[in-house]
Amino acid sequence: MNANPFTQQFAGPPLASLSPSPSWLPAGLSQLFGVTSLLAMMSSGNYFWDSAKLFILGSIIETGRRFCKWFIERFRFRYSMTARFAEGDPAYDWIILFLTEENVWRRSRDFYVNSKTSARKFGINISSGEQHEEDTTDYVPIYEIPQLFWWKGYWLEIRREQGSPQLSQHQGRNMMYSSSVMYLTIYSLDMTVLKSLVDEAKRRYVEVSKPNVIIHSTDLRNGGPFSWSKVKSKVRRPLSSIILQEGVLESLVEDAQEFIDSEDWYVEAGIPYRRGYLLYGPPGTGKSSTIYALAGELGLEIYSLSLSSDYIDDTLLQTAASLIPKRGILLIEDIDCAFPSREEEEESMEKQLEYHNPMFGMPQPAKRSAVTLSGLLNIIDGVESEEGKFFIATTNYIDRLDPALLRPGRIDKKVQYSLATKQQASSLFTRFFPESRYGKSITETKGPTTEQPIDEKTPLLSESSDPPLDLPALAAQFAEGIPEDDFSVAEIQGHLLSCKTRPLEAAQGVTAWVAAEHAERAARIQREEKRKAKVKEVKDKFAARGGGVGMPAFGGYPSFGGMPGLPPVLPPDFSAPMEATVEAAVEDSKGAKEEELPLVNGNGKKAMVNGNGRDAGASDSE
Ligand SMILES: Nc1ncnc2c1ncn2[C@@H]1O[C@H](COP(=O)(O)OP(=O)(O)OP(=O)(O)O)[C@@H](O)[C@H]1O
Repeated sequence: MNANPFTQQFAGPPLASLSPSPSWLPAGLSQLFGVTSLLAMMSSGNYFWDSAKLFILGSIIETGRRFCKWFIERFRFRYSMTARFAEGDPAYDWIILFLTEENVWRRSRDFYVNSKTSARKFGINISSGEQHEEDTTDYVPIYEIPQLFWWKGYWLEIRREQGSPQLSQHQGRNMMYSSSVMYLTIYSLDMTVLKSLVDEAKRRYVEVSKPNVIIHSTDLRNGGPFSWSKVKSKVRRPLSSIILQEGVLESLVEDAQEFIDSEDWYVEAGIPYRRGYLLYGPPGTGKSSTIYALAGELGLEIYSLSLSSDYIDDTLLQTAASLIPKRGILLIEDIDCAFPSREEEEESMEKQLEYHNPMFGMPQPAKRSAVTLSGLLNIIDGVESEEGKFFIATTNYIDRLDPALLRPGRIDKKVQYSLATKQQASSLFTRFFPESRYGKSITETKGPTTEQPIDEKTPLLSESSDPPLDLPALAAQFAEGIPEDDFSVAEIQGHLLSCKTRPLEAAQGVTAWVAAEHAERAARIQREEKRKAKVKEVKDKFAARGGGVGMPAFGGYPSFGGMPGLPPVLPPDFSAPMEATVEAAVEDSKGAKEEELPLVNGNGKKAMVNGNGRDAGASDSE
């Protein structure tokens, strides 16, 4: 049968003859003996058998490895549970803080080193393993290496996975994103271990965060699904530092506290459990400061969105709202920037119709943001807003807001902020120069004496006076110099900051400061009027040259260059809004550059100026 010499050469002896297993051995062991004899046969130096030996050894090792893996997985599956914490979820921050405090990463050899910023990070101190407030650097362990640790009688394992970069499409743009996930494996089947660990992590987080207000925001410039990925902490501001007219702040805090305490009442009455506030008034009057102080007082976290960001649309807004936990504040600052009011929309449509060229399709309503009014109303009304959440919006221009947004149920409380009264000016002065520091201590700070060494913490006043300063009188003098309802608190604060250790100078210099501010405003108004006059002049010239914009000719087309009725030969930028075209022409015609507008108010923010030279609302601005 074995006629082939090659097979004869490599066939070797018959297997049966190589199996010396005694008949009294059990079948399994006989087989083992078979394997042994096979190995013995392989050691004969034959090339084929050497290869077979390696193959079999490899197979045995691989089988063993797979078996171990299977066994570990089975063990994990049967005797452990794994919780997943996704970046962007508040629980992710809790668990990171917990791990840092537990010193789980002490064996870590890889760190991100960040200079300390207000961005929320839980770094460790390399030298002692503890967190030091005064450190200027954060050492944040790179969590990718799995770590096993012991906690309250249980073995736990933690590992983080950085998701691979993925491509996502948002508003027609391709974006890359990646986010990380933390896996916590607990070697126990007792679910309460997981719960008590998460509760403990949250409790520690709240404790650590107490002196701060936590502000969540988002940065979707890199794409990916929405998450509140940016977390900052701001030092908590005491309510007493907010200077408003009497009772305003107290009533807001009382209302918010009552809301928090009356969940059952809302449920029983079948009223959606949410509360909406609108804070409105001129810039720099304390709207944002109030919100931060309120959040700090009630221990609430802020989730802040800017609707003017081009990446926020209705869908993202909905997701953002749904990711805010109970008792969170959804804060939308300058809500008027999101979209024009219905009147503005109509006005813009009318304007476009007036200047309309059919070549460019139907006119579209003015649009400032990808968020629509109905989208926003849905968020305020929707299911997402019924979990004890606050919705707080601020605006400088309440008149620009759609009445639908302001109706009770959506906005439950409107708080008006005004320019400073004399009373507020006086209180601000007293806050800057408290009696405790600047009153009686003035004589003490003239210089060290042998009997009374200077406490290092006592501020050294640059003004010395004999007799000591009468601070209440200075506060009254200061308030007297500030015209009622003319400056924002931020503007007054700007003046006080310029002489923050010199109360006398602050009070005596107030009249000069007010005069300088008024002169500055008058100059600004003049510049603005000049600019408007130039715009008008160019507009008129443009119309006189036969631009004919706004004068539809025969056939419905505006006339250009005396060719009525024919589809016009358009100037290259006709499709641009008329105002922009004219503004560009003015810029060209200006030659010498004028100062930039829009205007900037005392606190460095953009402001509009009305006839009195004050920051003003929509009706005052153009
Ligand atoms: N009523 C106030 N009490 C105490 N500080 C104030 C008050 N108003 C303004 N400030 C101070 O002025 C600065 C700006 O205030 P804030 O940002 O709260 O004003 P705002 O009304 O929110 O302004 P905007 O409308 O421009 O956002 C802050 O430094 C704040 O401390």
